Amino acid sequence: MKIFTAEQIRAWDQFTISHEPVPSIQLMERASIAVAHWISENCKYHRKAVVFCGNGNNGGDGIAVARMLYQKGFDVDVFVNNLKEKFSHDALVNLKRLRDISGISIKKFSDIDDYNFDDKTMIVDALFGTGLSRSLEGEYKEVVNQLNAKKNIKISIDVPSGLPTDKIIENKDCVFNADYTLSFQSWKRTFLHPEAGEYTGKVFILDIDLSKEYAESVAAEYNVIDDHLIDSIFQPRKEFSHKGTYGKVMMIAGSYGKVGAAVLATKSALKTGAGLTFTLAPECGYEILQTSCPEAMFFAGGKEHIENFDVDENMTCGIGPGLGTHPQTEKSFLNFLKGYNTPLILDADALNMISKDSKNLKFIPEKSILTPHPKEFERLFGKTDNSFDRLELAREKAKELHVYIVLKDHHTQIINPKGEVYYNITGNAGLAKGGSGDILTGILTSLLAQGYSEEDTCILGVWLHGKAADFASEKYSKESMLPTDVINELGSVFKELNKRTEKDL
Ligand SMILES: NC(=O)C1=CN([C@@H]2O[C@H](COP(=O)(O)OP(=O)(O)OC[C@H]3O[C@@H](n4cnc5c(N)ncnc54)[C@H](OP(=O)(O)O)[C@@H]3O)[C@@H](O)[C@H]2O)[C@@H](O)CC1
Ligand SMILES: Nc1ncnc2c1ncn2[C@@H]1O[C@H](COP(=O)(O)OP(=O)(O)O)[C@@H](O)[C@H]1O
Ligand SMILES: [K+]
Repeated sequence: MKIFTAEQIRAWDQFTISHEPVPSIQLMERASIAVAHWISENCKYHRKAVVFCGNGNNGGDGIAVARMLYQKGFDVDVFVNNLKEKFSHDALVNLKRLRDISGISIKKFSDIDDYNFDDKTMIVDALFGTGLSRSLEGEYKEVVNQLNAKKNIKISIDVPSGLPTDKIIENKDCVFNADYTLSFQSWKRTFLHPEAGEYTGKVFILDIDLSKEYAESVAAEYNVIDDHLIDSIFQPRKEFSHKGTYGKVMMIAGSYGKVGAAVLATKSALKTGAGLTFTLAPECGYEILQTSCPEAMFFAGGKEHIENFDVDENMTCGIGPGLGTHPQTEKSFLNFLKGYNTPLILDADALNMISKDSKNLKFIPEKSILTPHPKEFERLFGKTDNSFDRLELAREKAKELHVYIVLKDHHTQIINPKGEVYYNITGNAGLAKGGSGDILTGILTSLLAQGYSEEDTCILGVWLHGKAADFASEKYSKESMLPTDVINELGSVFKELNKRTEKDL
């Protein structure tokens, strides 16, 4: 799914109005129906809605939603700043419709102090959406601060008011603190970055049937990985196949005390479907690996750390989990890197060893996949002020080095050598535990070995990792799920993917 800027969304809106064609007031009605439907389906306990409306089209949506919720049996009150203010044309039409309904009272922001926000009241925020042009000030800032202090459930229409959609939020900005954001048609970029995460709450994207033709024809540099993209990438296993069909993985991982990382990466590669899996690890990991992963073959690369990276080019290598940065490991790894020309998956200590000298970057084979977490990224490419700047730097570096960068985060970003970005929306905070990254390395190495392109490997791999984590958190909770549980849930994800490829009888 493409991510459009606020300006592109306005154009999309206009394109739909003129090409469908549909009157703009009808499009507002469609958007509001989607919101009112979501609220009435999901809010069973909260039977009273208090809707805060601005004077643009976001406010217009709010006013229409108020009418619809009232018609669905909710108690509804509407707050506006000042009825004498200039409203957008469609907001005004909806305001007039509202005035015909005697059961809804229209109040001013200044009435908040005397208003009874009981525990069955939900607050709906329709102050500003994609038309926000500056930070909130004056009475808007005041009302948002007052609402944020309330314990009631909070729902934002389209965008939490005060949150910009295309640029990073400034520290001092005042933003409505939503528990749920019901956003129209597509993700807004800021929702996917940690700086804005605390304002959106849970995001739901509501389909309001904006023009498909526009969405297909207009280019976007940022995308969200959705089921449609995954289904277009995933290849079910062929019945007439053999182990040679699914590639050879070489996990290069582990050192004394960190053999577990090699185990996790190796198991993940096996569970993702590689034909043959080998692990190059130090001898101290021999029994551990052969016992915990009997399906994998063991190569010794040293005693307590790897000091011999002697690997065939017909293997797909994933290097880094638990490797350590012993001087002998480093020397041998950098020598290997200089002589190796096939794409590699580089993670953890492999990246840390490369980052010791920026000259090492040029030895990375083109089309390799680098999987840094934010700290590893900083070591490799330098410090940035915020996650937007980090992503822009990653885009520059992916283009310059002709590599894929998997920038790990709550919403991991995949950057291809053209600088295009794919945000992942599977996964959860249950992954915020040592070992989760090792699993991702195993998954990616396995997919690349099986013949997926580098780009498809990154997209499918990161999505799979997150999806398996979502299944694991459902079973065990985010607190208790372990990376091992994530590996064990890979099977459930593949079952679901295979099911989706089956043709209905
Ligand atoms: N696209 C779609 O698919 C559909 C979109 N729809 C809806 O339209 C929404 C976008 O509507 P919109 O363009 O009218 O902008 P909106 O956010 O209401 O605000 C604009 C007003 O606020 C003002 N203003 C801005 N910042 C301010 C500030 N800090 N403090 C004070 N004022 C400020 C600004 O004034 P100005 O910047 O001109 O000074 C202007 O008057 C979108 O989010 C969605 O809900 C659906 O109805 C149909 C399908
Ligand atoms: N809060 C979170 N939400 C979603 N995914 C997360 C979260 N925290 C961590 N992850 C994911 O878990 C993995 C952690 O990787 P990394 O930090 O390298 O772990 P380790 O090196 O300990 O194995 C990444 O894929 C990251 O995207
Ligand atoms: K809003």
